[in-house]
Amino acid sequence: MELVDVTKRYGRAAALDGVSLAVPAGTFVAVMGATGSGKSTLLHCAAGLDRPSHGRVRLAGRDITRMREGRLTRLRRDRVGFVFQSYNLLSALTVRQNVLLPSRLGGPRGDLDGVLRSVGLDGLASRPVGELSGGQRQRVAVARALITRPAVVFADEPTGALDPSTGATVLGLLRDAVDRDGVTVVMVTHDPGAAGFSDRLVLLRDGRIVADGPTPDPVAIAERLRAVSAAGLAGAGRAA
Ligand SMILES: Nc1ncnc2c1ncn2[C@@H]1O[C@H](COP(=O)(O)OP(=O)(O)OP(=O)(O)O)[C@@H](O)[C@H]1O
Repeated sequence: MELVDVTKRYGRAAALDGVSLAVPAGTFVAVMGATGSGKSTLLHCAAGLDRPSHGRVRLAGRDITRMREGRLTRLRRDRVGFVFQSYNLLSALTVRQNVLLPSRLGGPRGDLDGVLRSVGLDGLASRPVGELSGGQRQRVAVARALITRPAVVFADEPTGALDPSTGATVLGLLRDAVDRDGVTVVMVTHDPGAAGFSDRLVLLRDGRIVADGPTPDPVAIAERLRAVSAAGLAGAGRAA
């Protein structure tokens, strides 16, 4: 996954401002920053859900900058997984039906039993998702993201709705996918504990990358976040 000098403007304001970020395969990256710093915009541009105003994007080995919508949709379906805070599952359907959704839509057929076992959901395949706990639902979402053996998984606050211990289990599943299968994970989070599962920490402020390096422990992550936000506020004060 690679962004090269990506700018995304909404009207005159730049939500992303000249961001370059190359993520080698098999890396787990956490993207953090204050609210409005551009995290979701970065994720959407990197995943081909949104088009940059300027710059280039590579995803799963392909330049998607000017790729037509149909090809981009197929590339996302076949090579990319998504995990969102709100699960984005169909609650009337069973676990099996939800996990097999990408292949029902024409994507590659994966190993259902294997993926359900790997996320600890074996035995629950026939249960409607609406009857499951939040943690179980997020495991279903992770299974759905992983069943196609994607190159990249994008996760937007995947543990935002979970208690810390359930969240740690879900993050462990993403970590396993990176370590075992060489999946690349790009995760947006506000939680230093969640970011602690990553290899690399990218901090955004006002649409720019202000720090990028190996992920420290959660206490140091929280300190860096505070420093970045404080510098942003000081900058805003000077400008005013
Ligand atoms: N569709 C849009 N139209 C106009 N402005 C937008 C749109 N999406 C985002 N923005 C603006 O771009 C900036 C970055 O937003 P973005 O959602 O990427 O931030 P974020 O870091 O993900 O914030 P949060 O942590 O609150 O989710 C914000 O100033 C936001 O108001």
